Amino acid sequence: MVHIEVDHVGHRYGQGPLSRQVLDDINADLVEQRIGVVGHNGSGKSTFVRMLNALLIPSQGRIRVNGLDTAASAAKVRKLAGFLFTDPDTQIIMPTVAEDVAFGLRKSGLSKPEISARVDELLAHFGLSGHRDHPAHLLSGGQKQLLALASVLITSPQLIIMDEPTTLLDLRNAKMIGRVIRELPQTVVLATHHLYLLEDFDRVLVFDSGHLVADAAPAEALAHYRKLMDA
Ligand SMILES: Nc1ncnc2c1ncn2[C@@H]1O[C@H](COP(=O)(O)OP(=O)(O)OP(=O)(O)O)[C@@H](O)[C@H]1O
Repeated sequence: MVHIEVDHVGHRYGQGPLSRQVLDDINADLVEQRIGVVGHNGSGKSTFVRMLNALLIPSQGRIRVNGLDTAASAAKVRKLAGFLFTDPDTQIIMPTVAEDVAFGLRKSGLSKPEISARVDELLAHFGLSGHRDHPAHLLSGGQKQLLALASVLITSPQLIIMDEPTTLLDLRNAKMIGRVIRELPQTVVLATHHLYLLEDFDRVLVFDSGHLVADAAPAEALAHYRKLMDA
């Protein structure tokens, strides 16, 4: 189980007169397996989730993941927390599908056959075995997102943070990624505008203009969010 402590966290982008406070006094103690993050465009979701694996260090307050302060122990936090971006093209870095999945294990000390076996296992799990030696850029949008997820999972992170991973996908692929997310044994933090993905989550955080305005089970939190959007 992963424990995320969010303690009086705020964030300001930039300095001087053009700087902007985009998150303000966020507090949460997160131990659930599936945590959703919703909010209007620009409400601070991406800023918040990027802080959970130390991609971004809060300018106020602190975040601890399993007791590790993201500011003081960024490298250790990134080892235990994988991050899936909205656009898989920004995440796919190697020419072929298998090479891309293997990339995360290049410094693992595992032998080539061991890495290859692990890659094959993940590709089979995500239905990508037939594309093993194909150029990664030729995959469909949904397949690319699955590849990006496989490339994150290869290092067995305990926590997977996803920033709108279904936004660029059609409904079929978005639902498929939703199914895959549901089956992940890891702790998942998912920021999304696709609210149906969160219906069976354990907890949902609602952001509004940089404030955490609701923090509850999905039915209550999503009802709060829908009301905000109607106002
Ligand atoms: N690097 C940056 N420099 C300056 N301002 C930024 C930067 N990144 C984000 N912002 C601003 O911070 C605010 C929050 O942005 P953020 O991306 O966290 O929101 P979001 O809820 O994820 O939005 P969306 O749903 O549109 O992805 C926005 O006003 C945005 O313009």
